[in-house]
Amino acid sequence: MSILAVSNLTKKFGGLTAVNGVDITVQKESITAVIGPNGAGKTTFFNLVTGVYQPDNGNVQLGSTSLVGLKPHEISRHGIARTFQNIRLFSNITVLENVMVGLHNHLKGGIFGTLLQTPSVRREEKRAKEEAYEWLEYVGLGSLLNEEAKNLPYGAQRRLEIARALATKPKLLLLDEPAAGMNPRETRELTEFIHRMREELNLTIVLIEHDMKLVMEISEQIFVLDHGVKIAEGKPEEIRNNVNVIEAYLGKSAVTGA
Ligand SMILES: Nc1ncnc2c1ncn2[C@@H]1O[C@H](COP(=O)(O)OP(=O)(O)OP(=O)(O)O)[C@@H](O)[C@H]1O
Repeated sequence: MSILAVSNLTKKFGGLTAVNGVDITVQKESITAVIGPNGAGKTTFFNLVTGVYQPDNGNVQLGSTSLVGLKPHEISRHGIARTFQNIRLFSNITVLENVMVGLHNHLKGGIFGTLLQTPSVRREEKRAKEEAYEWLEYVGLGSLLNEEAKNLPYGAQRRLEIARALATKPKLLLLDEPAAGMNPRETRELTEFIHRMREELNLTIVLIEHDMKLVMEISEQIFVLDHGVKIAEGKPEEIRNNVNVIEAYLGKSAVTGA
């Protein structure tokens, strides 16, 4: 069963068509990768799915809901969360507060309730704090909750971003280059962690990633973009052996991960 269906998705920036008539279907509780060279349109694709940009054409469907025209916070409420290629944390507040900020969008009291600190808002905040802590434990950062985010090592900052995303209880998690800047050990741990999240949280995960070893190991389905166009889709072994992908774009060593 599919959870995300993107059809004829198109986004232009002036004369450049960054995403060009792309069709992508993501199966529920699968791990899917979107790959492609620099500038292929991968992040723009995420930005279209999450409402950062509106498409010039096409549709993005989450289950039975069309997301076109919705704002990012509305899409977040529908169950999509993401992390960013360049980590986006609030560096001068604590690890716990970073997750709390992510949760605020989902609290019923809203900003006025928070300012007025009504009893129900205080209860909600307390619960949110507990939940934030639970998610930090889940990603292995429970002992660092009072650290300022900027003091965390790189791999931990990426985990914090994931905790913040998970705290919104998504059905679909989009990870933009989660292994970027990680050493081989951190990448291996990340691979295991992505599997764990899918199994334990019944999550659907879509990742953009340049680390082909990780992509080939983890993905059930891979979509390949080049100059905004989808040039291939299939299982890792199909992508590995796809002539278009090998010759026109990735190069043999890149697809084999050698
Ligand atoms: N806001 C924008 N305004 C103008 N051009 C943009 C904008 N965002 C992206 N682009 C352009 O769209 C194209 C696709 O960019 P995008 O960031 O989606 O590629 P990508 O596949 O994610 O690349 P990378 O692997 O380098 O992150 C690029 O040519 C980029 O310069």
